Amino acid sequence: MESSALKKIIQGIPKAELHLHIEGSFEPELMFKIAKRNNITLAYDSIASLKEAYKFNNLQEFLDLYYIGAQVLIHEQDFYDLTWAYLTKVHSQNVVHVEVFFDPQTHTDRGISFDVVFNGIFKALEKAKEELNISYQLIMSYLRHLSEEEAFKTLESSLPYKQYIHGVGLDSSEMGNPPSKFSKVFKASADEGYKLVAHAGEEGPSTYIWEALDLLKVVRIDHGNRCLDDEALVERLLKEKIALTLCPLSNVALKVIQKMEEHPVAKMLDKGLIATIHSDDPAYFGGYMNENYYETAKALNLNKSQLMQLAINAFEASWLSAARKEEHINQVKEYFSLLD
Ligand SMILES: Nc1ncnc2[nH]cnc12
Ligand SMILES: [Zn+2]
Repeated sequence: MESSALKKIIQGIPKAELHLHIEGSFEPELMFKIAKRNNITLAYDSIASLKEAYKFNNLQEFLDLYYIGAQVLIHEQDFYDLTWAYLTKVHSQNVVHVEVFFDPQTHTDRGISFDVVFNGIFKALEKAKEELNISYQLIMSYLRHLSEEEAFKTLESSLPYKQYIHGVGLDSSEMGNPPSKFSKVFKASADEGYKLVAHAGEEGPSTYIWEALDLLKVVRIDHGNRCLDDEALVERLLKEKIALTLCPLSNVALKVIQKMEEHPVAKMLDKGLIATIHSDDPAYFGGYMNENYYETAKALNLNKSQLMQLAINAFEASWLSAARKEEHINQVKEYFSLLD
């Protein structure tokens, strides 16, 4: 398919984003603006030199910069501006539902209170619901390089807001921090009514995906690229209809795969897995939802029916009500039926 035709099709698809770290949507321009008003001097003297640093060999190299960038966020207004910038951007890409991660510990560990972080993000999400017609769910992620005890403290801090936080996740440095390290806090989170997801099998092995399912009891796997290494695991994911929230541009940027042509998403769709596409940390990895769809479709030569399946899968895997899922899935089907 010709590039401009493909881009036009992707733009028009009603989309759901289920794997997005709000701190990873912090564009350098906004980072400099907020740093200035908070009297913080960044280690980079220009937006261009900061962007120049966005070259990573692995997840950890990215995380080191991501945590430094997040230090600029101090006030509720900063978290609000960050979230609003993301929401207006994805609105322009016809994203109609988002499930957004935030990392409380990245902020509380440097003295920012949970309520400052939560309120800024929450107010922007509510405004987007009203004004942009974007529905949302909010997911609090535990940082896996920290201890389970610290995750318990975060769970405790979240309780006054639990009616507004829909799920918990697990992110940060995967290797050496297996899901099993967080079994108890995930159980406690489920007892509080949170839905459960976890990053697994991004850099880590397929055994981490098994652990996320068996020990954490997650309902979705974030990334899960490595599942194809293990046939029994694929069977399990199929049987239990566990979706994988894949992030192709992230995978290339972090060298989880060497080039987009090697991305497993097409093979996953062939096997009937609920594979979905998202942006992860769009400000760092070169694109939001449309760019992820486009680069993947181009490299793997995806056809219209595969694109439609990806969009449907995301609504299917979302935490929307059954009625809202059906509504969006019908919109996707109708959109594709009208394409020539
Ligand atoms: N891709 C990713 N993997 C693990 N932790 C993250 N935090 C932000 N982005 C992440
Ligand atoms: Zn992620």
